[in-house]
Amino acid sequence: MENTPDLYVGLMSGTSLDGVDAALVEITPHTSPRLLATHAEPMPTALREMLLTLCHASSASFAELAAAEDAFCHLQARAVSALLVQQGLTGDAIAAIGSHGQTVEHAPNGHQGGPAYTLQLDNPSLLAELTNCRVVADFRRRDLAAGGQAAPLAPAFHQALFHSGEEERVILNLGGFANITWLSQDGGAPLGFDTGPANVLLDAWCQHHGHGTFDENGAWAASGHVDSALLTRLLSEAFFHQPPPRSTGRELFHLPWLESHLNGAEAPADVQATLAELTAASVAQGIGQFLGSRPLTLIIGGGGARNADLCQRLANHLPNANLRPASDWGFPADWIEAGAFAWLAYRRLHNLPGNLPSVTGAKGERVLGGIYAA
Ligand SMILES: Nc1ncnc2c1ncn2[C@@H]1O[C@H](COP(=O)(O)OP(=O)(O)OP(=O)(O)O)[C@@H](O)[C@H]1O
Ligand SMILES: CC(=O)N[C@H]1[C@@H]2OC[C@@H](O2)[C@@H](O)[C@@H]1O[C@H](C)C(=O)O
Repeated sequence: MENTPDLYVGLMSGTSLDGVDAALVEITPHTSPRLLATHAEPMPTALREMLLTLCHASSASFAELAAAEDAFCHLQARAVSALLVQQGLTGDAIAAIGSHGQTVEHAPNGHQGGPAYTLQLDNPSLLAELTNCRVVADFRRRDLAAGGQAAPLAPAFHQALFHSGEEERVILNLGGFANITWLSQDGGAPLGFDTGPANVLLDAWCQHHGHGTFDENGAWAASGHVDSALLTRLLSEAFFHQPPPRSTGRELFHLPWLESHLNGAEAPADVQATLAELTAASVAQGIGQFLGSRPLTLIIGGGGARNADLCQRLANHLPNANLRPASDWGFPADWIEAGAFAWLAYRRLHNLPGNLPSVTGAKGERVLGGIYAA
C-alpha cells in the first residue's frame, strides 16, 4: 500500500464502559507513532446499562445484541466524526480506522469445557458506511485461533513506542483491568499479561454505595483501612497464581465475586481501601515475577493513572520504580490504548504481525484483523 496516507484513527472502548476514545495517530515505517489529536465520546447511560447487562448475561436475544451493537457503532461514528471535524479532515485523509469493539465476554480458555472465545460487539461494515473510512476490526480472534489468549494486545505497541536500549521498562495499564508489559533493554521478546482488576471493582463498589461512578482521586479508598484478612481472601483467587499467558475480564471479577468474600461486618470505606490495595498488590506481584526488586522505569497508562491513592499504593509496593508519565513519549496516559488500535490497523494494512506470541501464548506471529473497504 505505497500511497496510503499516514493517518490512522484508533478507537477503544474498554472494560470500564465510560466511553469511546478516538486517537488520531501518524504512523510511518521509520518513525515512532505520533499522537496528533484526541476525542472522547462519553457512553450514554442507557447504552452503558445495555452493555453491562450483556456482560453479565447467561442468555441474550439476537435483537438485544443487534440493538447494543448498532448503538455502539453509532457512538463510535460520532467519536470519529468529532475528531475529524476538530482537525478539518474528511474520511479520505485516513488510511484506516482501527476499531477494537466492545468486549462483552472473554473466555480464552473456553467456558465449562466449550471452545475458547472472545466476543467484541462491533459492526465494521456499518462504521465504514457511516464514516467513509476504511475500517480494520476483529483484532483478537486470529490470535485466539492460533492458540493465544487474544489479550493483552497492547504490549506490541508498547514495544514500538517505549522500548529503550538503556533501561528496563514496565508499562502498566490501569483500566477496568490491569495489564503489564516488560521491555528488557536487550530487545528480547517482551513479556506481559493481565494482572487482574484495576478499577472495575473500585468502580462497582463505589456505585453500589452511591459514591458516584468512580472514586475520584481514590479519596474514598484513602479514608479507609486495609482489611488484611479480606485482602488475603481476595488474593487467594486462582487467577492471581496462574502463570502467564493469562488474561481476564468481567466474567470473573464482578460485584458478586467481591461479595462472596465479605462477611458483612466490613465498613464500606475499608472494603474500598482493600480493593485499591488488591490492585496494587497484584500488579506488584506481577512485576516482581519479571524483575524481582531490580530498578525499573514504570510508565502508567489508563484512567487509574489519575488515582493518586492507587499510585501511592503502587509506589509503596515498588520502591525501586521510577515513575515516568507516558506523556514524555507524546502519549498521555488516557490515549495509549486507542493509539494501540491505530497502530494495529497500520500493521494490518501493511500485512505485518500484530500479536506477540511471548505475551499471548499463540503458536506464532499473526497478521491481526479484517479489512472493510471505505
Ligand atoms: N480522576 C480519577 N480518579 C480516580 N479514578 C479515575 C480517575 N479518572 C479515571 N479513573 C478510573 O479510570 C477508569 C477508566 O479507565 P480507562 O478508560 O483506562 O479504562 P478502560 O480503557 O475502559 O479499561 P480497560 O483498559 O480494562 O479496557 C474509570 O472507570 C475510573 O475508575
Ligand atoms: C478481552 C479484552 O478486551 N481485554 C482488555 C481488558 O482491558 C485491559 C486488559 O483487559 C487487556 O487484556 C485488554 O485490553 C487491552 C487493550 C489489550 O488487549 O492490551
